[in-house]
Amino acid sequence: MLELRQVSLKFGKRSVLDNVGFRLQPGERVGVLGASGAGKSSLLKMAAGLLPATSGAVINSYRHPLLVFQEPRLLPWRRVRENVEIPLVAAGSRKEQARARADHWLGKVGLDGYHHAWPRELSGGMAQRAALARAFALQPDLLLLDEPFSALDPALRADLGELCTQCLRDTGAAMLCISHHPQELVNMVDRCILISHGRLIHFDIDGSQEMRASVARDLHDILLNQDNASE
Ligand SMILES: Nc1ncnc2c1ncn2[C@@H]1O[C@H](COP(=O)(O)OP(=O)(O)OP(=O)(O)O)[C@@H](O)[C@H]1O
Repeated sequence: MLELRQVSLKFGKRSVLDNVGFRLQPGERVGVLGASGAGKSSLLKMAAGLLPATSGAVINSYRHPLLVFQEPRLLPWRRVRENVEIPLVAAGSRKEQARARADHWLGKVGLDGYHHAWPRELSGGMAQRAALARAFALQPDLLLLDEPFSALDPALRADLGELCTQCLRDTGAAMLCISHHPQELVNMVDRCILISHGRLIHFDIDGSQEMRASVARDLHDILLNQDNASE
């Protein structure tokens, strides 16, 4: 479990998080929203153990947290399969085991037939699929996604969101995902948190389509007003 207890985060005089509490249970999927500069990436970095809180406690019992970024960050000089294999070998897997796991995950994300392709030969959506295969092959118990599909068009974002949710269900990993797109995010998660003026506002989602649509509308309106107010 990940737990933030009375956590505050400051950069100099700038207060980003103000005495917030939060829990992420095993297998839970939580969306993170907020205006630009609200503190979303900072929250993810704290969850990854990359950023200490200024005060309060961050208790993290996940053993394999993994960050996935907006850009796929594939090695351009390595073929797609090697991009998935190399981190596995680096993490201690034997070569044959790494190859088998890479092939399994490339198949899962719909990249059968692209094992020998170079990253430059993939579309943006395919490259992000390869990045997901690389991430899931590493067997994270906590996946931290920082706007992973933002560079893609809406249809691809929805496709990849669905694929990612399916992989999370299959593996049982928990997820914290930042997005600027409430509609797609609510379809991927069990609940959302909105960071606003240093506080966390919690939005539960009971799973029904109506509830998801209504939470997405509320979040969309709040974010729009916050963006307008900061202009
Ligand atoms: N290392 C740092 N040093 C100083 N200030 C920082 C640092 N990291 C983040 N900040 C500041 O903290 C605030 C929150 O940043 P953060 O990147 O977490 O926001 P965000 O919600 O992810 O924004 P965006 O949606 O624009 O990516 C911003 O005002 C940012 O300038």
